[in-house]
Amino acid sequence: MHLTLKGKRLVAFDLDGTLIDSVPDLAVAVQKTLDDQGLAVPQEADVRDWVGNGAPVLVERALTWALNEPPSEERQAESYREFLAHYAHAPNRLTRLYPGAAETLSVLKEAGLTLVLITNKPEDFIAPILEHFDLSGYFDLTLGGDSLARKKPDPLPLLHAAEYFGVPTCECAMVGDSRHDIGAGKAAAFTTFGLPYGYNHGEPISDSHPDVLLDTLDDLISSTTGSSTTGSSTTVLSTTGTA
Ligand SMILES: O=C(O)COP(=O)(O)O
Ligand SMILES: [Mg+2]
Repeated sequence: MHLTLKGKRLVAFDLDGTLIDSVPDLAVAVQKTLDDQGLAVPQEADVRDWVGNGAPVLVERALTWALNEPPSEERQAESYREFLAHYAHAPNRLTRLYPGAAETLSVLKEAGLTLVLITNKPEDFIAPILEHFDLSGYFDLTLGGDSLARKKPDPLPLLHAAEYFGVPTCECAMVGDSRHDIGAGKAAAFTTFGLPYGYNHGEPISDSHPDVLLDTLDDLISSTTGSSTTGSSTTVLSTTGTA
């Protein structure tokens, strides 16, 4: 069975681990936060497995790892403030755009799709990062982990986006690297596209059973070049309905 973006009018993208490899800068901010307190400092690989539920949970996981027990409320709050300051200082120093990200967004935008960014990252970081990578113009709406009352894997941000643009959820897709994206997508009745290279707490994204398992972002647009399948994975796009 072969699913595509055909018939879709709105595509929601995750950010961290999907469009950008942001863990190197997140790890530095986490490391500085713990180091400032004289605590053990984790490796970047540890941080990679802690990303996904938003920045407060990332800091809590790091503190729990370093302290061997959950942090007090005060320590958590203070550490979170420190983390935000460190990350705000350098959110783009080591972060890289994944191959094909800008091209894919450009092709989908050109095809007339509504593009939405739905990340669990705090909202304040979205604009500086998108501007840095010259991606701001592609998105009709951006939502962070603290933009609404609940974040992914809750379907709320996805349903909000669908309703905001008046698009039925069966005409919406969610593209992401983690079980939170796929879970939110399924709960919102979006078609889900899973990417294998990001951050998913060390689990393969196939365990989350996305509707479509992609190899890379390029797979989303490969059918526009004429070939409709790429080995085991699936390809996408015809928003014109003529594919
Ligand atoms: O900030 C996180 O925990 C993850 O962010 P994401 O939703 O863009 O992957
Ligand atoms: Mg992600």
